[in-house]
Amino acid sequence: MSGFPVENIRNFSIIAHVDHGKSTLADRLLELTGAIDKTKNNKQVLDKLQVERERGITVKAQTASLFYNCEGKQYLLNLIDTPGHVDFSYEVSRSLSACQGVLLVVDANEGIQAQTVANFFLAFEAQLSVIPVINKIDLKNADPERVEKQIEKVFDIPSDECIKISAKLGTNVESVLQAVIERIPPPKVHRKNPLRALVFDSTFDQYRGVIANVALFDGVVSKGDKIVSAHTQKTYEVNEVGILNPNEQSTQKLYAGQVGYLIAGMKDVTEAQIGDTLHLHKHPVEPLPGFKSAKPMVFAGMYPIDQSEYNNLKSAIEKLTLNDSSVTVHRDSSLALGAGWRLGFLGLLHMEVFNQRLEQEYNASVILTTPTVPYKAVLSSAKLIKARRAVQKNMMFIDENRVMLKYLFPLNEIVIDFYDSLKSLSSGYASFDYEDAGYQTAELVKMDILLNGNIVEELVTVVHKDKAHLVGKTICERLKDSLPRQLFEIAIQAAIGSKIIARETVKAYRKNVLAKCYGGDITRKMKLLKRQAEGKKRLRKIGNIEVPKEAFIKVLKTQSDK
Ligand SMILES: Nc1nc2c(ncn2[C@@H]2O[C@H](COP(=O)(O)OP(=O)(O)OP(=O)(O)O)[C@@H](O)[C@H]2O)c(=O)[nH]1
Repeated sequence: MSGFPVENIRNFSIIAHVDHGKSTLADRLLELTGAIDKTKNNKQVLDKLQVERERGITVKAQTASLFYNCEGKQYLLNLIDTPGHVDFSYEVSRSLSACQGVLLVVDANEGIQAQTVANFFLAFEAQLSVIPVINKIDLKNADPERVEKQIEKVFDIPSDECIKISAKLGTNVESVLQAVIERIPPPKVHRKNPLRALVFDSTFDQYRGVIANVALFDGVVSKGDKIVSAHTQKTYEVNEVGILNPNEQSTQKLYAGQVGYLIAGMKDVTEAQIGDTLHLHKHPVEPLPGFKSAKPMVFAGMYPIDQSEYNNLKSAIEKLTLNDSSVTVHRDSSLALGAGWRLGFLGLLHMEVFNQRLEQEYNASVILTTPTVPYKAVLSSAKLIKARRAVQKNMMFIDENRVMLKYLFPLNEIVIDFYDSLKSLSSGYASFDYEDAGYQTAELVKMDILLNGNIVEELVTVVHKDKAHLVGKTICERLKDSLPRQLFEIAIQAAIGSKIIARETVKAYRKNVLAKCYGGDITRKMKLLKRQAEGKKRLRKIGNIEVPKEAFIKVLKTQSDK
């Protein structure tokens, strides 16, 4: 690694609105630089998580070190692929701290979208060089000239700086690498100073402990060095250092300006937290500023389905939050659900992805309670907006077809399904992003949901006074649809204090699992009864009413439909 002087290193990130082609461009860059073989099967190579492959979106930033020869000089290009969805912008801002420049990818058909603007400003504020890349020029409806004009107007970047490519076909991708070398400056670092390494990402490996992704701002780190975590003040010996190419490749040493991974026998997830600074034992240094902690926007309670799983779930949450440090965790307990946690997420997709990762990567199954928000604000468009108590702040025409609207919103009006409604009202053309605008006073009430007079803790919500009736009615209807009939009648009620504002009734019924089982085979009957008993474990008793987990989920997901 010493063969790469600082002036031959470029650290850059790819940022874009969701689906504009970051991961596809990353695949082509990996191929061009020989990091992966050129085959038709390279699809989003850096999206390694199962949840990313299933959903086709990036949720986790990934690093790859690429070697590239240009005019006789060998360059080391460290590429960080970042997520596009608004819920994961914390990943983007962290990744940018290890970079000097970005490729801002814009779809040649869709043009500038909300997340393009938000990500541009993250890069701009971090004073990074921005290379605009107009992607998907192969599409029939592509209009790169229009997008160039948008970029000039909104970001003040001359249109001749835009590079037009098709990441899918590989058209003109080589000139992106040329631009990275020409337009992004090498990192400003000092190799002669003592080691100062920023932990910008971290994962937990069952066998090797914590694997920290580091960016070296000063000095050198070698296998065998004694290093200290500025955060915990604990000392470790470096077992392994290396680069990600994109798989781990150990290298004995890493030098200032380089980005790679480091393993130092940290066995506990509280070690090597994201944002930590590592330095040599014999040369303490001033820690790097680290990262602003993420501001959670959506809160939900999380409980093990079975309390005996508490410790396993605790350890799974700890390991996953090491990798996703934007989730906040506080212990909590509920009369109904036992011991659990109150988790803070950056949005609903983030919450779903976290839940899915817990299930897929740690085999955990959990109950999530109604998501709530710490009342804040947002931006976007039209009729939809009035119904959601929004106040317009700003309007700017991006070109003759596109307008950027800024609104102040109560956060709880948009966290759940605003995005979907916006997409369907605009036939998919509108896009949306938000940032926190502080707390505002509002007329809110606490609404209880009761089953035969017993409050269902999980469904207690805070709603705006004017919407209480509608929300209460929806929840009652949803519950009615998803509650299995029981031997007695069930009254489902929504109440504010002692005032009932909505009611539904589930009629009595008895489910006889043996109904279709004529005649004798006792083992078959036992099997059916056993399965019924197992099913009941997934039920939660409220008063004498059994509520299946699915009923909660159904209500949680639909509560803000109104
Ligand atoms: N026609 C065409 N399609 C492309 C091109 N580049 C990407 N795509 C397609 O656009 C879709 C999204 O591409 P991705 O690379 O996953 O987009 P992304 O920006 O990484 O998306 P997130 O990671 O979810 O933010 C995929 O179906 C790609 O095959 C291109 O140059 N031309």
